[in-house]
Amino acid sequence: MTLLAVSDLRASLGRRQVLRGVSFTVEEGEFVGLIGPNGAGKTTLLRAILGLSPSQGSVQIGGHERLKPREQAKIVSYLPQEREIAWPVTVERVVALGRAPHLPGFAVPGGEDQAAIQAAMARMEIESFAQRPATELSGGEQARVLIARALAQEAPLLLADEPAAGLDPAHQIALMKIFANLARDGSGVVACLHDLGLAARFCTRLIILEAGTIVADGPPRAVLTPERLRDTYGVASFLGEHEGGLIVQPFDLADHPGHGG
Ligand SMILES: Nc1ncnc2c1ncn2[C@@H]1O[C@H](COP(=O)(O)OP(=O)(O)OP(=O)(O)O)[C@@H](O)[C@H]1O
Repeated sequence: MTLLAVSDLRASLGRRQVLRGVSFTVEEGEFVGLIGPNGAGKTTLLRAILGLSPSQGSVQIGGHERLKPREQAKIVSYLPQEREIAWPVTVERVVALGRAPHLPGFAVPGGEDQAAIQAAMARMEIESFAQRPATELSGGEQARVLIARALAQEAPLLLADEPAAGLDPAHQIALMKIFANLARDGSGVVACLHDLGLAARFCTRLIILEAGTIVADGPPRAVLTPERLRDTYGVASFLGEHEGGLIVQPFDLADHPGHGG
């Protein structure tokens, strides 16, 4: 089933045209890495899809063109780029906010909600600080709390803006595996990523956005070529294999002109 269909999406911020006719779909089972240089429009694209940023064109989420916020939040969860938690409430209460779309009015979370909250905290390995004030955690720990909140929402589509930023390597890998497993279980995941190594190993598909336009869309091995990485980022790159997985390491093109495609 198509979870997301974006067609000819255009957006301007100030006088700058940031999205120039972006079209793609996301099916159940896909883990899409949205990559591209700083300022390419990745955050704007996620925000425009969610209706948080003005845009023209068409967006269908779960087959619906325009949904009320609560209904939209049952289908799509969003992990924004900003990770700082400003409220001095416990970690568990922050994660519980992910259940809000499922709770009518002022209803208190029921058994199903509690199960989702506990499962999300277990997945992000934050149970040991469930009762600590979220403001007293490190940046990476706060990031894991906010990812747990998004997971607790149990929406079939997850849009995550640089979810691995601020996480140590073990937690980055664990996070990518969680997203890959969500997709394997039938969800759709779209994540803005700057780490090409993680994108290559875990995503089922990569989309490169460059100056508001999609310049490549396909399986990681088709998209991550030395030529493409040179043109997109101006870097040389080493592409290798390890245990059947793709390894990508960018280099300064001036130092390694032979690896520039
Ligand atoms: N409020 C704003 N007003 C004007 N221009 C903006 C505004 N917000 C972002 N932009 C511009 O829009 C462009 C796209 O920004 P966006 O944050 O979507 O890029 P990005 O691909 O997510 O970048 P990064 O990888 O650095 O997070 C940039 O050139 C940015 O300077």
